[in-house]
Amino acid sequence: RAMAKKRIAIDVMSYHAIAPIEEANKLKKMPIPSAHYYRLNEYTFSDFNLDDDHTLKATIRMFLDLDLIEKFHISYDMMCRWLLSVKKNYRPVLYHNWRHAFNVAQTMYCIIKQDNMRSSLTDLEILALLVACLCHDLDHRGTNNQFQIKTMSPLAQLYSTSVMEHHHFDQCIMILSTKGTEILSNLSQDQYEHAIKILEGAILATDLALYFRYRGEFFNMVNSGQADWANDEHRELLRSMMMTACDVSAISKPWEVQKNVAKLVADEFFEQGDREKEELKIKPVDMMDRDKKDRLPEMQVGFIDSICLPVYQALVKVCHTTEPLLKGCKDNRENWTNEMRRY
Ligand SMILES: CCCOc1ccc(S(=O)(=O)N2CCN(C)CC2)cc1-c1nc(CC)cc(=O)[nH]1
Repeated sequence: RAMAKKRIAIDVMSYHAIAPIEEANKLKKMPIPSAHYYRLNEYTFSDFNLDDDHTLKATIRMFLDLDLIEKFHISYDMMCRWLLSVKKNYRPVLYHNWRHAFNVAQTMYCIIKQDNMRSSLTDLEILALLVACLCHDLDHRGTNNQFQIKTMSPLAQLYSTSVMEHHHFDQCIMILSTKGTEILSNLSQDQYEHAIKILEGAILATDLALYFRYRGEFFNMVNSGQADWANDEHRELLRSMMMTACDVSAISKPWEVQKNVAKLVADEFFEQGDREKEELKIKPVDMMDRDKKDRLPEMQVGFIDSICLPVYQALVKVCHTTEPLLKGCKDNRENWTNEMRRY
């Protein structure tokens, strides 16, 4: 009975969640430019000059160039409808929108393609990681986990920890379980179960609270040279750190790009701060308080030092070709430090 209720819930929700078949039919007829045309193999990639259709075609190009559509017998119709549905389930918030998910997926594609991670990651892991990047912030409302708890939102009543990340995973499964967008339907039962486990771990790993909890283990493993990629726990840790590295990769972009993205992040945070002042009558943390916007450069340096540099310094020891992410992050530490002197 519980399963039947869940099935009905998915059917009702998915009616609104999946993209119209006419839209999918348009996308599937479109020619797909090359990875070179989109500069998908560059860490300096930016989506700013792409319209929505191009972001969809560029994403299909990533799946094609990783041979995922072939290897997992994904029907092209389903691929197009699934992709349109994923994009449809991102809200038009200032930062945590479809473009963020698309950029995170492009960084993951770049790491896998550049480092030829195919040597250490299986095709199933590569498929799951790309799907995880595209789905990792599904239905984000532009507010963080603390805000869900403070407002006792329905999501906070559903999940006690990693509130948003559990919801993003649930949305990802809902789309994958809906008729017309079941891109994993041709996987074997074993492959499907394993892919879902990897997906859950990867999406939950984007909760920075979990990054802080597990990163020490990863750093020690990598620095002590005890990494054993035949060990499933070591592989799970590596995949989790790769998700964090991709999630924050805007911090490594060329300065003009990082400045523009930081403004989107700040404006989304400030909107939450405004709601905390008005609706909740509480004082927001500095990061979300627009009256403290002068502290932004200093906070970015703090973000780089406490979150970004550590993950890139460890990752580069495992995937040497991710060095441009470390370099771009260091360059932007300099740029934000210079910004601090302006105020
Ligand atoms: C740009 C507006 C200010 O943005 C920030 C301010 C402070 C910190 S923080 O590292 O001090 N820290 C993070 C963990 N919180 C629990 C406590 C506060 C991070 C950012 C930030 N976050 C993201 C990821 C969404 C992207 C980005 O570019 N900057």
